[in-house]
Amino acid sequence: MGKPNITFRLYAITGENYHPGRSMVSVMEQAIRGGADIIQLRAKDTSKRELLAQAYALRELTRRYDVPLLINDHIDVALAAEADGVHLGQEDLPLAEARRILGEDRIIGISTHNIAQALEAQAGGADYIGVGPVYPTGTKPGRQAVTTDYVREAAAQVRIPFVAIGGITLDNVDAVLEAGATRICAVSAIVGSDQPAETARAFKQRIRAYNAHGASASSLKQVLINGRQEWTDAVTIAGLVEQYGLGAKRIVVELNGVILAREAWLHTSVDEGAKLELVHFVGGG
Ligand SMILES: Cc1ncc(COP(=O)(O)OP(=O)(O)O)c(N)n1
Ligand SMILES: Cc1nc(C(=O)O)sc1CCOP(=O)(O)O
Ligand SMILES: [Mg+2]
Repeated sequence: MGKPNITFRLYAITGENYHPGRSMVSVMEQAIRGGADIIQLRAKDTSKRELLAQAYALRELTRRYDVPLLINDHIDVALAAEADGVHLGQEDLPLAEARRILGEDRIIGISTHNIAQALEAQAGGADYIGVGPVYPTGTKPGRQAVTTDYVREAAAQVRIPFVAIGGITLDNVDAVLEAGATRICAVSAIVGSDQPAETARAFKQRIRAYNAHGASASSLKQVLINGRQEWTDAVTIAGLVEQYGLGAKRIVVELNGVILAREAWLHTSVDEGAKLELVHFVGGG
């Protein structure tokens, strides 16, 4: 099977209380369409039966969009629903036990609230860690904020992917990115938004702007890649293929409906609104 790709940037977590009258699947679909590239099912007051039903529904959705699905807290539900992994906190099942049950092919994320916990999770083989709560948040009331100081520490010392979480909104995300986060996670700001896709898109744009090392937001272009809206600062098709880690792979690039010869990638610009299909051939032959 092999571990799913976890090169995520925007992590959206479910929070049904934040969108009364709208279905979880439709809200999460909008988040994905806006650019959320990993999803977590988190429902603290739901029966296990109901959680499993939700996991099946999100499993179908995330497979359709080729986005990893993680289950908060419940390893058994993750296994039953064939999710890509779990997220565990400091009071959940320990990482070593979880790894023994889940094996190497599933993702395990661990919440951390200080650098000692972060380094312990890293040494224990976590695939990523959560760093938070950066700001006070109604989603986890009563938890003391770790502030952007801990984000700065994590950026300096942690060598596995870390995602900043907790009270992050479009109004404060720049400070979190400035502190060194390259991945952002949100519940209320995305699923509580009237327009989850637009909000996710705006988060993704800010993340990409900071990740592009010196690229200003104005150098970003919005393009459609395999049916998904993405932001890129790539100048050429060759650069864009590299950005997606596909440079060495056997792929075909279709640009605005026309197949582009590999020799032309270096000389073809990526323009705002470009429609791309990146088709990756798997297997030998
Ligand atoms: C990405 C991410 N980070 C942190 C958490 C919090 O996990 P935990 O501390 O176990 O708290 P609960 O979510 O279980 O209330 C998370 N779920 N996801
Ligand atoms: C679930 C969770 N875990 C946190 C941690 O720091 O471990 S903060 C948090 C809540 C995130 O929700 P919102 O984006 O609505 O603040
Ligand atoms: Mg937990």
